[in-house]
Amino acid sequence: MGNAVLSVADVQKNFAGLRALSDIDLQIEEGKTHAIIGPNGAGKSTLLNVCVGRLAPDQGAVVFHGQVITGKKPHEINQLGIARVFQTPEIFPDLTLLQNVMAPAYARRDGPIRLNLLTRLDDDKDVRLEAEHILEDVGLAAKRHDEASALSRGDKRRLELAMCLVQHPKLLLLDEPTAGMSRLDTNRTIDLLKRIKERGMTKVIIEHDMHVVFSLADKVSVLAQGRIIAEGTPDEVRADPKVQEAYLGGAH
Ligand SMILES: Nc1ncnc2c1ncn2[C@@H]1O[C@H](COP(=O)(O)OP(=O)(O)OP(=O)(O)O)[C@@H](O)[C@H]1O
Repeated sequence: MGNAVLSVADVQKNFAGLRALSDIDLQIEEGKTHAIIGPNGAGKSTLLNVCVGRLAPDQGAVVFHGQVITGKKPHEINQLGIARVFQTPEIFPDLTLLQNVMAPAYARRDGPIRLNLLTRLDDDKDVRLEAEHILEDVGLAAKRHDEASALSRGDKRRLELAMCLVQHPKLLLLDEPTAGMSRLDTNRTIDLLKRIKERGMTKVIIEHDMHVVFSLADKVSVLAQGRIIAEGTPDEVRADPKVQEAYLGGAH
């Protein structure tokens, strides 16, 4: 099995008669970047939602570092060390970028965030320095005193990534991290994700952009109609006729 950080075992999920996930078995190995690809409606987001506790599977289990997390609440799973970057960024629009990144750092240290305390804690030096460092990392240092609502879509996604990184997650789940970004921003994000990988962080990426998948992934699982139809290195998956038929051929 290798060193699985996260295992998905025999997961099934139905939505009112529609089988969104069937017989899903997945091993996410320590330190690796694992991409999940597949055509629209294949079940990728559903799978991610099952992993983070937003959806309960009808069958099967998700195990994180040897602990069954199926049935736990999203914030409990987050506290165990799984952070997720959403397709639509979940940020605090009225706060500055710095405050946005400091909030989850406080949450990690002190428990649930109390927003009304945030401005008073603004000058906690260690947290502030770390937040500044991470904003630098994602290329947003110059905008740290701007309100988050003023950011472009690409910058909002980078801010949300910073908010995840400050939690030092054991596993980072990224739902289409480059969706809606220009080619330049996409390449910057690829570089950033490569740097994170060098630090040993385990990542799962859902991605439509094959350039991103082939630049980053160690392993690729291909979902089609709720089932994993192929798995392997990017080259293996690319050469698989089943994949070409179900995904590459159909979608592009
Ligand atoms: N809450 C829901 N209620 C009913 N059906 C749902 C729900 N969420 C997803 N589905 C259906 O489940 C299937 C899988 O959807 P899902 O969003 O997981 O696919 P996806 O691979 O992430 O697609 P995309 O690439 O378009 O984001 C689709 O047929 C979708 O319509």
